[in-house]
Amino acid sequence: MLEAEDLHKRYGDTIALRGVALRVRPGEMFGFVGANGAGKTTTMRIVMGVLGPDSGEVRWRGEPVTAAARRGFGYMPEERGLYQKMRVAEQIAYFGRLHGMTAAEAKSATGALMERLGLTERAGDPVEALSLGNQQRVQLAVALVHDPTLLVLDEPFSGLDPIAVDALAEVLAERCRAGVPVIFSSHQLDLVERLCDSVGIIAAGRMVAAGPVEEVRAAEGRRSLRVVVRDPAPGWADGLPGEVTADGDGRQVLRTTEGDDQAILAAASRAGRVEHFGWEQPTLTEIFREAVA
Ligand SMILES: Nc1ncnc2c1ncn2[C@@H]1O[C@H](COP(=O)(O)OP(=O)(O)OP(=O)(O)O)[C@@H](O)[C@H]1O
Repeated sequence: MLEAEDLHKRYGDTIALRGVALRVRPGEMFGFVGANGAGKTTTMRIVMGVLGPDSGEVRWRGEPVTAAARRGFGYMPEERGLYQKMRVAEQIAYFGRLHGMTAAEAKSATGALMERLGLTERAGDPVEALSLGNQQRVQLAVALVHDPTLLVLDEPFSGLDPIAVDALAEVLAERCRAGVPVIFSSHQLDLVERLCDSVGIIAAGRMVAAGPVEEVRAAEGRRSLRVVVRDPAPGWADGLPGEVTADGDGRQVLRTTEGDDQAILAAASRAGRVEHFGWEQPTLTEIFREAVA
């Protein structure tokens, strides 16, 4: 298990972290979300030992993190660090060697990862000849090559096409199933909601919500009723509570946190074909908007 307690960090006059705590269990995928400048990168750098906290502590398997433990971690930093002139396969294997793999182990792990991440055809190309998305795949391979005990990834999904997103999600899920804790930051909240077991929302250097995704959504205690009506008569929702939006495809969506749901259903049925009707937990996006507002 990875734990961080009460992390504080300032850069000159800027207070980046004001007591951040997080806990990621073996086999748990943790999505780290927050507005630009909220403190995600700073927290991940501290976990990786790239940066020291002013106060607070990071523990791995119950102990302060040692250099040897860190060598087992896999990290994808925000400032992507690849050797532009080095060939793809050589580069991935090189990082495997840095993490203590033998040449044969590094070569075999490199081949398998290139296959998984769709890089095999580019194995002999220098990194600089690759598109940004493909460079990103190489960066991921570099973080994964030594079969890390913990994965810390700073916005690993940004800039990837949907096929690469799926390939990466599958690789991360597989690592999780093998018992590895995985932390990644992302601004793609739908992706976090889909992939993660737990989530931490950070705002201005403080963790404002953290825990299993379903608990974070339920903790809001703020369900809303969502009603989708196809081709309703104009003005059908006059007098009903909530807001109505059109989806541009003939559907109108009413969302409300109050009112008599049966009366609303009756009005919607009179107006058109009701395609959806139900009380729902707020989405992560809604919680996030409120938390950082
Ligand atoms: N090296 C630095 N020197 C000075 N201030 C810094 C430095 N690194 C980060 N900061 C400041 O610390 C705060 C937290 O930044 P951090 O990069 O951790 O946020 P973030 O959540 O990762 O943001 P983003 O989503 O934009 O990557 C910001 O106010 C940022 O400007």
